[in-house]
Amino acid sequence: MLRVEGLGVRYGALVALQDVSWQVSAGEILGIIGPNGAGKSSCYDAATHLAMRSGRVWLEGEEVTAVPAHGLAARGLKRAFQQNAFFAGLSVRDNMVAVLQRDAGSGLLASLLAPWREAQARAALEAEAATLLEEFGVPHAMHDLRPGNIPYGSQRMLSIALAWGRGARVLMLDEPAAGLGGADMARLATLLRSLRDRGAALVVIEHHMDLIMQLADRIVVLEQGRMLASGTPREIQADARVLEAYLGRAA
Ligand SMILES: Nc1ncnc2c1ncn2[C@@H]1O[C@H](COP(=O)(O)OP(=O)(O)OP(=O)(O)O)[C@@H](O)[C@H]1O
Repeated sequence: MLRVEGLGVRYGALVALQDVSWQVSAGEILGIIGPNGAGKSSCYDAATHLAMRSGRVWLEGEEVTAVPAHGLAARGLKRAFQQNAFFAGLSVRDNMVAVLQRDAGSGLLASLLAPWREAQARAALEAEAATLLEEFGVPHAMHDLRPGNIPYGSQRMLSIALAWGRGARVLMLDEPAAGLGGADMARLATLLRSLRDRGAALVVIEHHMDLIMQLADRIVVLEQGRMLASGTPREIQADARVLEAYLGRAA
């Protein structure tokens, strides 16, 4: 589904990422782990073309190395950021409506130009937004509130719903469990599994080892910008280099 080969990122003289290759298939969760500064976010930026990088990228078998970030999103490579990014002045529902409107493209915009259709189109979008929000674990009672006024766990779910929009082929999440307590983390795990089971490919950067070991089908370990190991969670947990370089240090 998504394949990266030989990715490299430099910030001036600093080599943040060097010769990193991995792939993720439909219906699979790939975890990316590594100590602070290992290059995980740089790897995301490189894959989604938000950074100047070397290497090559394929999406659904087609080379997309030269496609800009917004073009990749239009092809279904979506990402949610470490920090929640909302339109703070809009309600939760209107944040979702804005994303659905963007994903609907020109067909819907054209229909909005016909005033007699506008109210109808708006009502349909609001209904779609409400259904999606519920599916992503943001209950109806929160839809009229501003994102900043809903609980943090729900904000994280909202940010995933907004990244997903009308659907993603590949969804990349940067530390989705950051700051979450146990119950919210369990809800997150259930949501991510359900997206995988719908056939999406997920790439998840995560510091919570328990969560990523449970959730991921395969894991890539980065250290100092390089790939230290890759394999199933079981293989990674048994890998002496990983234990020494990362898990051992974190324990
Ligand atoms: N915009 C930037 N300018 C200069 N250096 C950067 C920039 N972004 C990241 N770096 C450096 O690149 C290296 C890799 O950083 P990156 O954020 O990719 O690591 P990370 O594994 O995501 O870290 P963390 O777990 O702390 O988020 C680090 O040494 C970091 O200081």
